[in-house]
Order: sequence, then C-alpha cells, then structure tokens
Amino acid sequence: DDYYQELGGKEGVEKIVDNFINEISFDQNIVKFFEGTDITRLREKLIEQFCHESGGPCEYTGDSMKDVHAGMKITKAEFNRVVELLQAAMDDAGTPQTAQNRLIRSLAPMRPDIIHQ
Ligand code: HEM
Repeated sequence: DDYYQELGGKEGVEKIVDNFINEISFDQNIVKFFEGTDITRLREKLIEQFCHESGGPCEYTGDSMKDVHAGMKITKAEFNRVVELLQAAMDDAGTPQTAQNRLIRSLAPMRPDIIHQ
C-alpha cells in the first residue's frame, strides 16, 4: 500500500533525505564511505528512491543497489548503523512511526545486494 503522504509527500521525503545525509556526515565510521561521492546526486537519487518505494509519483533513475555498493565490503553492522541513521533522520523529520516502519520494511529486501559486495 502507498504511504507517500504519510512520509509527508515531496517536502517530507526531501526533509528525511536531508536529515539522513546530515546524520551520515556526523558518523565517523560511515562518512568515510562517502569521501568521493557527489552528494547532490546522492540526495536526488535517495529522494527518487524513497518517493518511488512509498508509492509516490517518482521513478528511481539511479543505478542498481548491487552496482552502487559493489566493492564497498559493507558489513552487517555498518548496514544496521545506516538504518539507525535513517530512523534518526525520520524522527527528526517528525515522520509517524507507522510510516517509518513501512519505509524500513521496503528497503530491507535490498540488504543482500548491499552487504558483503
Ligand atoms: C537500506 C540501505 C541503503 C539504501 C536503500 C541505499 C541507497 C543508495 C542509493 C539510492 C544511492 C545512490 C545511487 C546512485 O547514485 O545511482 C546510494 C549510494 C551510496 N551508498 Fe547506499 N544505500 C544503503 C546502504 C548503504 C550503506 C550501509 C553504505 C555504507 C556503509 C552505503 C554507501 C553508499 C555510498 C558510499 C554511496 C555513493 C556511491 C558513489 O559515490 O557513487 N549505502 N545508496
């Protein structure tokens, strides 16, 4: 079921992604992965992805999760930490708990394409 409006629509998703990037930037263990990253592109692709996953009017135009995270050797602990940072970002954005759970649940199937690659 669609929950884009529960995330706060376009403005809500933008706020979540901005908070998420901010959380990442303050985490010593996670930010190092993003040293060579074009943050403007990352922001745009995350907004598209969260919008699309929640049933909003967006297409995801980024690369596959497998291609993007290939060679990073992301551990389970690092993956779990990034999920925590996303939860903190949604708390800060005032996202209702039900919508938070739904976004996390829709990203969970991507885990095998992201860790140990
Ligand atoms: C639920 C988990 C995750 C999701 C949904 C996700 C999603 C994404 C998306 C949509 C992009 C942009 C793709 C593009 O530019 O085409 C991206 C890039 C990136 N992700 Fe993730 N990601 C996740 C977990 C992680 C974790 C755990 C790490 C590292 C600890 C990580 C590190 C990166 C890095 C470094 C980039 C930028 C790659 C580059 O510079 O080209 N991601 N991710």
